Amino acid sequence: MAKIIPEVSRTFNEYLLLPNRTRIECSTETVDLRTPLVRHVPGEAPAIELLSPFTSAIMQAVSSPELAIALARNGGLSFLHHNQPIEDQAAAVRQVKRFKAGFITSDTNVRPDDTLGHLVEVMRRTGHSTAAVTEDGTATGRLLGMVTSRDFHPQRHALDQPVSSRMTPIAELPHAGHEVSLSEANAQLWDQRLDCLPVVDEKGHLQHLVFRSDYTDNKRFPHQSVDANKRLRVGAGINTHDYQERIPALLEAGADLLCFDSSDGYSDWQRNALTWVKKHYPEIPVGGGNVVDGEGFNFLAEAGADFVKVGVGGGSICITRDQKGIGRGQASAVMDVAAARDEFRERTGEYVPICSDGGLVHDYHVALALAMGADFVMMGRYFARFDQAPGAKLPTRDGFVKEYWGEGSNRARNFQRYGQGDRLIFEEGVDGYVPYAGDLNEGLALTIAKIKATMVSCGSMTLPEFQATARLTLVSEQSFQESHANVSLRDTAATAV
Ligand SMILES: NC(=O)C1=CN([C@@H]2O[C@H](COP(=O)(O)OP(=O)(O)OC[C@H]3O[C@@H](n4cnc5c(N)ncnc54)[C@H](O)[C@@H]3O)[C@@H](O)[C@H]2O)C=CC1
Ligand SMILES: O=c1[nH]c(=O)c2[nH+]cn([C@@H]3O[C@H](COP(=O)(O)O)[C@@H](O)[C@H]3O)c2[nH]1
Ligand SMILES: [K+]
Repeated sequence: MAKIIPEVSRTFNEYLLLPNRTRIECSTETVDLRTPLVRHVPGEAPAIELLSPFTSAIMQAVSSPELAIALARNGGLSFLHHNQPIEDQAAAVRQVKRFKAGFITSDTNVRPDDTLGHLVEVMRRTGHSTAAVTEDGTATGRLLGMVTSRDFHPQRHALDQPVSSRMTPIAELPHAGHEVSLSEANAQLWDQRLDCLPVVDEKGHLQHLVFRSDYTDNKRFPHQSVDANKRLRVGAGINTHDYQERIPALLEAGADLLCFDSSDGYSDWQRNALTWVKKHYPEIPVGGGNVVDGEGFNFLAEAGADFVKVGVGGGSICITRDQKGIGRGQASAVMDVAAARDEFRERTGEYVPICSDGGLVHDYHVALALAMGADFVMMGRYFARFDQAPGAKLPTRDGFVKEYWGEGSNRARNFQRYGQGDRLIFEEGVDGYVPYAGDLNEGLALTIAKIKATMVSCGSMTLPEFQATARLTLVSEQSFQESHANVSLRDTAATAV
């Protein structure tokens, strides 16, 4: 007969934190959210740590280069998704590694022989009014000039004229070489009263644009995740199918670390792949997962995983539990795996961080996951809501939504993984919408403020202290009701009258 685990499988909603004594010196200004990302010897500095314990899900609707840049600037890290051709994923890695604050990759580009009508269309699509004119019409082609919406008027100038007739040609255009620093670029912008300064390489190919307004931007981000060369850090998702071809290209592009992405990491496929990575690239950290218990954790930690991801079936787009009956309440899974991690540390002298992946619905769920032992969290739905996520933003009667779909859905087109032709026999994820939440920088700052406030109530200034001293209580159905507002809200009441 099958073995039945005596403990009930529990989720985050079933728990609350009890306040601990808060000392005067423990405040939201002094709370430190630093956390290890990879395997290390306790007491020694891990090769990579995060200043904010957030990673974005390895999903097409979530981890694009734009989102990775924004998240790394806020102290977290993205794992760029791998459900794209190897060269596209490598290009995405390069885009993040080449990011320089204030140096923008031009997204509004035309060729000199394109018509003004085409330019109007490109500007409408990108929403930008400054366009680079390059030989091949790409963001890195040889720069021939610049054209802005001030250079022509759709009613005054025939729209079938070529762009070259209205552009400022390169010979008359102030521009800078690629070695220019941000402060030098800004000095030039102000001295010459420019709005935009193009930066070109030694062959005259466009590299970046610098705009005046971006100068102060960098000062907003004191906790960026950067490597030894001050470039933003970025991770890359990999799978157990094409890793031998994919990994070399990702590392060549500059990926800082890798993570196997699977609904079920407790498999010989993943153990063999981890062994291969550790043999060929021993210096590159690589995570494994997903697992939901100590047995799965030990299997991956012993195979060489540098961190282990926890969570099966709890994600907001997940239907794995409905479809296959596989999974575990996320709170129970995290606590079980955290206990195994601590036992592994006692046994081997090595600390293998764990990540709580999926099912975090409220900001306080992040605090709960951390209190329960997660070193960091991974979120999909949360990040998919922001401007920087790749899903389209669509208007509805009740405000804007963003598209969000699971990697196990038909839309994700992961067919090669299952040998199922061009359609899945059954889906393990849904394709839907999430409420739009604006700019990541503002949204994440709010979440961080709440988590710090929770930690202050629990009297903890660091995450290890929080994990060691947090006290959790299970909530009954009745006390869960009590946790929410029990009056008619002013807004709703007013409209009801
Ligand atoms: N965390 C979660 O609860 C869930 C996550 N997902 C997401 O959906 C996506 C797909 O996940 P999976 O279906 O687990 O993909 P997967 O690629 O890990 O596994 C797909 C199938 O391929 C098999 N397989 C793996 N490596 C192989 C190889 N080298 N040769 C032949 N067969 C091999 C596996 O045993 C499995 O049957 C991922 O992005 C995952 O994160 C999907 C469902 C649940
Ligand atoms: O059952 C599933 N079907 C899917 O199609 C799917 N796609 C992603 N994932 C997993 O969900 C995590 C993100 O969860 P959240 O949106 O709740 O943050 C992710 O990080 C994944 O672990 C899936 N699970
Ligand atoms: K398995």
